[in-house]
Amino acid sequence: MAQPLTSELEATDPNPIDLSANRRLRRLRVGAWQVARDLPASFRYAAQGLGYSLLTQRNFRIHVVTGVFVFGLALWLQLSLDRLAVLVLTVTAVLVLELLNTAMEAVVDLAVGRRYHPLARIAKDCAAAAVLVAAIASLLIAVLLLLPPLITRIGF
Ligand SMILES: Nc1ncnc2c1ncn2[C@@H]1O[C@H](COP(=O)(O)OP(=O)(O)OP(=O)(O)O)[C@@H](O)[C@H]1O
Repeated sequence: MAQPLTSELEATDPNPIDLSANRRLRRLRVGAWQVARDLPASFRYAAQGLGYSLLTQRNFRIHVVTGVFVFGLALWLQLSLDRLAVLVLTVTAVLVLELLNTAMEAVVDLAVGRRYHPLARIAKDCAAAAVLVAAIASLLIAVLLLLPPLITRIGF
């Protein structure tokens, strides 16, 4: 049996998928100043983002140092692999949110510049709050997982 044409499919489907949307979106990306041409270029840009955050964001550096310390302590306490995995996940979540917070700040500054705007304040405050919530949860999880074996190890 012959395959129905796209227009016939769209005519019968009450919620048709816009098959040309992907093509249109790709054309929009041509408007970017530069688009990563290959996988190594994508990694290079990601590394630039990491480097920028490490150099300019004090909070990001604090989270990295804290994460390394927590992971080192967990290894010293010989935590089980699943507990280590939970710690990696929570520390990484904070770092990822800090990176997104930095990206959000840059986009807001790009949009409004040095002008005050209540929506800019809401966007930045909420992005910062997301990092704070994740950091508190991460700290709580680290205490729950590390404190009992630490007490045992130092013999209290
Ligand atoms: N354009 C703006 N309009 C209104 N309020 C703003 C604007 N820019 C910054 N703010 C306010 O100032 C706060 C600090 O903004 P800033 O861009 O310095 O973030 P930051 O201190 O680098 O944040 P973080 O410590 O999370 O990286 C924001 O959370 C927001 O309340």
